[in-house]
Amino acid sequence: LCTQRASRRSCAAGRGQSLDENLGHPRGSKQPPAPGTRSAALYVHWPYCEKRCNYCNFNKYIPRTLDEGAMQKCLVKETTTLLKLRIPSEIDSVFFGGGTPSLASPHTVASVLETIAQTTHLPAKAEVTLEANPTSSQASRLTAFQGAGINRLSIGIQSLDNKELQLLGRTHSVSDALGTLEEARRVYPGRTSVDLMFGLPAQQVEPWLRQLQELLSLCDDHISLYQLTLERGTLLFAQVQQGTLPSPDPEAAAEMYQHGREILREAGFRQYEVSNFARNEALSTHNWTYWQGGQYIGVGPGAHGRFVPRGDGGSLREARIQTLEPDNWMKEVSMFGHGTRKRVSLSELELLEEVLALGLRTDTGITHQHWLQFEPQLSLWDVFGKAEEVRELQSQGLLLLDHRGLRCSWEGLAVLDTVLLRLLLQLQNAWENRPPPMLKVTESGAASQREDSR
Ligand SMILES: C[S@@+](CC[C@H](N)C(=O)[O-])C[C@H]1O[C@@H](n2cnc3c(N)ncnc32)[C@H](O)[C@@H]1O
Ligand SMILES: C[S@@+](CC[C@H](N)C(=O)[O-])C[C@H]1O[C@@H](n2cnc3c(N)ncnc32)[C@H](O)[C@@H]1O
Ligand code: SF4
Repeated sequence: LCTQRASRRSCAAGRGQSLDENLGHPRGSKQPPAPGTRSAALYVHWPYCEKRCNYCNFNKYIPRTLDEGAMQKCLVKETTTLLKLRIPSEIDSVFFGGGTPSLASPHTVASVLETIAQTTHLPAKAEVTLEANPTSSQASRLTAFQGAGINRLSIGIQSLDNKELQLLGRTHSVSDALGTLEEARRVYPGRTSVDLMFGLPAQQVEPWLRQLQELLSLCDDHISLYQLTLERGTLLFAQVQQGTLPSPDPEAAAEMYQHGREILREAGFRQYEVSNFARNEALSTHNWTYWQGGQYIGVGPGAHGRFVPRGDGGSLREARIQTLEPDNWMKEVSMFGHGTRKRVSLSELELLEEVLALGLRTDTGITHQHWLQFEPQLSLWDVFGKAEEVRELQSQGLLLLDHRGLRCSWEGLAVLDTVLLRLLLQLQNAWENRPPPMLKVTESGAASQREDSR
């Protein structure tokens, strides 16, 4: 599971291709949907970009030609197929990610949202996010996306330094970024998020902190801070390998993260997850569902999903990945109605490991009530209450286990990976030594061990 430094970005869902990779990825003071209810989140992947950024290994393609009509039809078709498999009572959030979904036409976005609304219930209050890359001519498009049903915008600003934007291979300038942010705040007030990267080669702490301060004076109520991960196969990785660029300094990155989160805290932002900060309760519900181990459906090339497919009559949660390459995915969707490439049923322990690894990324951690929805017979006290490791982490001020549940302290969140490694071992240990499960006789007379909280 999660082996990266805590400050690294938490959206691993779309980057890697392994089902084992840690998913990481919440709005409103209202409690987000509890897993085990029949609602779900839905992610839609738009796989195309204008240009490849020098650091990015997400599932994205630079098309020579693009038949958007065919892509739209396939997105609609797969949405229908997968929704019929899961039949959630409602979809409480939708996230259009990528790639660069702001390159899609508002009509495509609208048709997917209409399909969801026709197949199941899409409440008017549902969070519907679109990721947007800054451009110089965004104004009318942002309004058109709102007309299509988008009510939250996440802008990939990445840096407020033109030299750094160049190093990253971004197509936008600082003035494009600021113009897009200003326009987005006009169209999506209180619901505009910005991504800022740190830990770049040769980046210095003080100038980056000044960028963050500048962004703070201009931004809305949500900021994501992502530490650069040097990904094999990217231009930046090669440049660092060849010595044409210096290796990012991990100490400087740790300092940026630590000072950055302090600055944000002083400005009234709640760090609700390792990389995510919100004020005025503008947490993203969609990402919160990921971190709470909720069910979500993934539509589009390379999209990930985690849900119990009721159509199969089973009760196990499946991890699913759709075919990565867009043309192949489209062929499969045309033939079979969906492009699911891989389905793996999660064992009970694997699901608990995910609940632990993802839940601890958040400031509220894992409450007792939440844990019991997944594992009624082995409480957090049973697993961690007597563990020497946990006592040690508590005495170091990194972890808390109390009447509320299990969570990292402010200091612990910054070193989550070290904490997590030890807790995962403890969970595995407790699982192997658990008492035999009590069987429950269902109405039909069959013995089962759990309700569908998975
Ligand atoms: C890096 S996060 C950025 C979130 C943003 N900071 C916000 O607050 O909304 C979003 C990215 O994660 C990836 N992603 C999220 N959920 C996914 C899923 N279910 N399947 C595949 N990729 C996913 C996509 O590449 C998407 O562009
Ligand atoms: C996959 S992108 C999709 C949205 C949009 N195309 C953009 O670039 O903002 C989502 C976020 O992941 C970040 N990201 C991609 N590769 C990364 C890396 N190697 N290290 C850190 N963040 C990365 C992007 O910078 C962006 O903020
Ligand atoms: S625009 Fe976003 S998804 Fe596309 S290559 Fe750049 S970082 Fe990756």
